Order: sequence, then structure tokens, then C-alpha cells
Amino acid sequence: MSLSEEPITELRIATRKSALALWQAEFVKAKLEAAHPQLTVTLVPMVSRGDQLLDSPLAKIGGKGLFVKELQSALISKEADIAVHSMKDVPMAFPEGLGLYCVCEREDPSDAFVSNTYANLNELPEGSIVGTSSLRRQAQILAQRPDLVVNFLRGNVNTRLAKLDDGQYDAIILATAGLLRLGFEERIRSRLDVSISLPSGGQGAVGIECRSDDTAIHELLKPLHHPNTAARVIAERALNRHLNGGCQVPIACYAELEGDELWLRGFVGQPDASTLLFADKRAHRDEAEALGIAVAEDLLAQGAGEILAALYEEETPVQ
Ligand SMILES: NCc1[nH]cc(CCC(=O)O)c1CC(=O)O
Repeated sequence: MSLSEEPITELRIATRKSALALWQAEFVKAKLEAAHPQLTVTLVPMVSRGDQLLDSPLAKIGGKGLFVKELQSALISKEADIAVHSMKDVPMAFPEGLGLYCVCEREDPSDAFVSNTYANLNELPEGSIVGTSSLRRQAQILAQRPDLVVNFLRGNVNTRLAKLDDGQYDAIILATAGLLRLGFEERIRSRLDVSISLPSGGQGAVGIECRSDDTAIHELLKPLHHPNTAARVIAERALNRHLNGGCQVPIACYAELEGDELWLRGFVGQPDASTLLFADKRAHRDEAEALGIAVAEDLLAQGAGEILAALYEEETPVQ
């Protein structure tokens, strides 16, 4: 910000209305107001097309993009100044004039095992029904336990827990981060080790999108930026981008930092676990993008492209 410019005193956050989205927006609001005493942050809640379709099979059409499109429109039309996203739901490319300018510190990236009866995956009796609508989780669970039945489970976190409590499933798998944020820690019976269920790229991290020319806002966001999380998420997103990974594809990737070295693991599998491809590589944190591409290339060399292409063909064409 140049000296002649007035400091920003008001900032509007575009957010979805789901409990998790509102929690994340409130979290960013609190952090921003703590870092900048002159600043008042307000939430601009919007209903996204994805939310309207959440419980219908149509949620598949358009994939993750549906959840963020309305928020991006609000930024472009200047109805809001920033949008807060779960990084795993943010498409790989941003519209002209918008970009990701902040990645907050990552929460636990793991998947959680939630059940009213059983303590973990191994305890489930043969033939038990596990709920998830993620092909990534399905493939990895069936890889561990081919005898289980995986059934679709849609809806936001509260809806999914209610469906478990209805007795429709013996266990369900949800992101640990979402459960922790919404105060459902006691529902977590166990956390799946990342080597058992490799997370989705960006899982557990919250990112902030804003207009590319709002440099004064970029400055405001700096205290919330967590460079270690950002390096990991950049590597994961580069892998997803190189594999053209959307919502309904069984791709997993997870980067860890060991000193200045990134260790990125990637996975692509058939939803029925008949093929499971893994790759991993290490690189300096400054090479995060190239690392993501290299691990993606390794997976492609093993045949990931054929698996993903076949799955895309099955999908209803996007309008
Ligand atoms: N797919 C929906 C979604 N998007 C973000 C989270 C919460 C965890 C996170 O911030 O990554 C969830 C819930 C879930 O997958 O169980």
C-alpha cells in the first residue's frame, strides 16, 4: 500500500451458507480483525448452485466448480472482496482477474472413521456398509477391506452424520478437519493414517481468493498466510492439475515438509480397487510445482490416464 492510500477499514467475505463454510469465514474474519485493529469484516452469505443440488445426484454435474462459481462472481462484480474456500474444493484454474492470495495453516488433513458401533476400519464385520461419495475414499477403503460394501453418501457434514445415525450405514468416512471445525471431535472414532487413506489435494487447508489487482487486500491477508502449508498445497494442486483431476475422480495426493524438502505422495485407483497406482518423489520446497507434475507423470506412466479417461467417459456431460 502506498503512503497516500487510506487504510482499508471494511472488508466483505463471500461465503457459502453451509455450517462449515460459515465457520471458515468466521475464522478468517476473526484472524483478520485481530491482525488489523482498524478493520471491520462482514460476511456476505450466498447460496451456491452446488448447495442447491447437494442432495441430488446432479451434484456430480459440474463437480467442485459449482461451489465456488457464485463466490467468484461476487468478487468480480465487487459484491464482496474476498472468498474463503476449502482448498480441496477449489478448481485448479481461476477466472481472469482472480487468484489465490493466501493459504492458512492446515488443520489435520486425514480422513476420519465415524461409527456408532465400531472403533475402526478393521473392526467392521464382513459385508458392513460404509458411506462415502468420494471415489478416492472408496478405492482406498476397498483396497484395505475388499469385503466391505461402499454406498453413496451425500450432503453436508451434518446431513451425513444424521444419515449415519438413521442406521443407513455401519460407518462413514469424513474429513477430520471438517468434523473438528464443527465441534464434532467426539464423533471421530479413529483417524485413518494417510498411508491407508491418502487425502484429497488441499484437504484440511483453507484458502483465500481475491481480485488480482487489489494489492492493498493482498497486504492485509499476509499475516494469515502460512508458507509451509502453501508449499504443500501448491505441490498437491500441481499434481491434480496435471492429471486434470475433478471432483468425481479417485485421485489422492499429500505433501509433507521435512525441513526444506517436500515429500509428495500420489494415488490413482479404480473405484473398485482393482487397480491401485502409487507414486512418490521428493524435492526442495521451491520446486513444489515441478514436484507435483513429476509425481503426476509417474502415475500417468503407470496407466493413470487410462483409468481417469474411462471414468470421465462414464460421467454425464457438463452443461
Ligand atoms: N467434500 C466436501 C468438503 N470440503 C471440505 C471439507 C472439510 C475438510 C477440508 O477442509 O478439507 C469437506 C467435508 C468432507 O470431505 O468430509
